[in-house]
Amino acid sequence: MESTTLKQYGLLIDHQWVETEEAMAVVNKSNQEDYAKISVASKTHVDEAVTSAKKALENDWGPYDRYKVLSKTSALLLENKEEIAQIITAEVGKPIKDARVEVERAALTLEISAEEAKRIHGEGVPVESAPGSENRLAFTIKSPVGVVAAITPFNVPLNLVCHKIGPALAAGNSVVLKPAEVTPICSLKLVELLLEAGLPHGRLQYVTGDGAVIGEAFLAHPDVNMLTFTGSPRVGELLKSKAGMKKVSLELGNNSATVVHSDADLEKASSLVVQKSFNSAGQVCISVQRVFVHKEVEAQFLSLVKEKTEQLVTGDPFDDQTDVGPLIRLSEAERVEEWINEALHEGAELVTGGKRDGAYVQPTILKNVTSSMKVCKKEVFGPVFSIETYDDENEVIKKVNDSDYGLQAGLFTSSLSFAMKAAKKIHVGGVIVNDASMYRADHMPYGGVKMSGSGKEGPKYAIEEMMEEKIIVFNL
Ligand SMILES: NC(=O)c1ccc[n+]([C@@H]2O[C@H](COP(=O)([O-])OP(=O)(O)OC[C@H]3O[C@@H](n4cnc5c(N)ncnc54)[C@H](O)[C@@H]3O)[C@@H](O)[C@H]2O)c1
Ligand SMILES: O=C[C@H](O)CS(=O)(=O)O
Repeated sequence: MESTTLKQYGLLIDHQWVETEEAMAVVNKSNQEDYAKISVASKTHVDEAVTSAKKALENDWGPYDRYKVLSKTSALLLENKEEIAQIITAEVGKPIKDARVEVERAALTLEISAEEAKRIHGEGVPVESAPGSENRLAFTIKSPVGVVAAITPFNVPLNLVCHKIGPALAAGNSVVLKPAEVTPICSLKLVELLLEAGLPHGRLQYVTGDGAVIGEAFLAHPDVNMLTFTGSPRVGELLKSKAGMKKVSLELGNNSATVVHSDADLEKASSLVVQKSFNSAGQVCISVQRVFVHKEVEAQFLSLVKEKTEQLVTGDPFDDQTDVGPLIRLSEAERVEEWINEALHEGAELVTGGKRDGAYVQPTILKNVTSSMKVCKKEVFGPVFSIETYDDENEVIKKVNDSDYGLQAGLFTSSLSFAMKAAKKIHVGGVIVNDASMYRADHMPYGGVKMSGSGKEGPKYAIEEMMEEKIIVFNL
């Protein structure tokens, strides 16, 4: 489509949509054609947005009113599910059946946030139990941190925005949101629905454009009280290094491990590993990447995962039958292909897949890998998982922990003692027993350790991080 005929979306600054002269194209990943344009925010735009966000805090907005706006927006998301799912599929390349699920999850995340808005409270503190404090009364109160700057990734462009906006607004903050420039339109639709639901003036600002420019402006502005970032470890580490005294929450990458023990239900394990390695073409932070299989069941497990993988449908993400769509960029698909070939050159063996067609990469399984190969050591963020075998429980725990990351891990076993031993010793933010690493209920605490980040999301937990607690002591 001619760029002159493409619709250009604006920035939301001080409750006004502002179109900039400079624009960025948004590409439909299913056909690599431009399908929309977004405005490009300058530092001045960001400064204006932060000023408006801070001014909005002067107007009271109570918990029940926050509940009503978030709950109404959740309902509006579901009313517009198909339109928004189609947008997600266009801008991410995510199969339509998975995009529909994302809209449902996003609505649930906002509903959970709405409910949590009604449950924010401090606590009584028994200072009187301290000698000399017999006549004192103490309790805490919680207040919003103020202006929350939120930066989000391309792969789950609606629900992960809801995981930031929902808790931030539920806690009484104002938000300046910068979505991924390659998948911004679905979150713009969310912003429109929040305004329709009655979001007060200035409580949400929406800026699009170059991540580095906007990120720099966020960190430089004294009135940004917190930065919440979800994205690559590279950018997360950069932002944290420049954040100074600002609160920072980081949800970063992973090379998720899943263990299949000798006593595992192999039919269940093979189905879930295949489903949760190739969902979204592997572009999920907790997708299965490193599979450790006990040597006694390797042959059977390999046969099962090969068969199930070769049944997957790779193709047009708008087709209801498609399981695996394109990667976000041609360059990413080329990188994944390069890593596969590098592993094969270094001695890995191909079980299935391995080929690329444009931005599409076949679901790929490698075996006889070593932990030093990129497909094991780094975050592939593509439709590839590798299989290593192990002999005993302590060995596999050590292998799982041999990683710079620590977001989530999966473990298939029928042994309660091994499950608990591994759950305690594996150094990650979450261990999923009898499922693969890629499991998340949107109300559970979610976040990693090491290079996977710091801080927890899930509305109840994100709200805690987006508030400040103050103790008040009365000397009666
Ligand atoms: N832990 C989680 O919850 C979680 C969830 C989704 C994705 N991720 C991770 O995100 C990554 C994939 O997403 P991505 O490719 O969008 O990540 P990315 O880091 O390239 O981009 C994420 C966001 O940061 C912005 N950005 C880029 N450079 C920046 C800079 N210098 N300063 C400020 N902002 C900047 C981008 O515009 C985008 O909005 C993977 O590593 C994945 O594991 C983690
Ligand atoms: O990509 C990582 C996401 O956090 C996984 S989920 O979509 O939130 O389950």
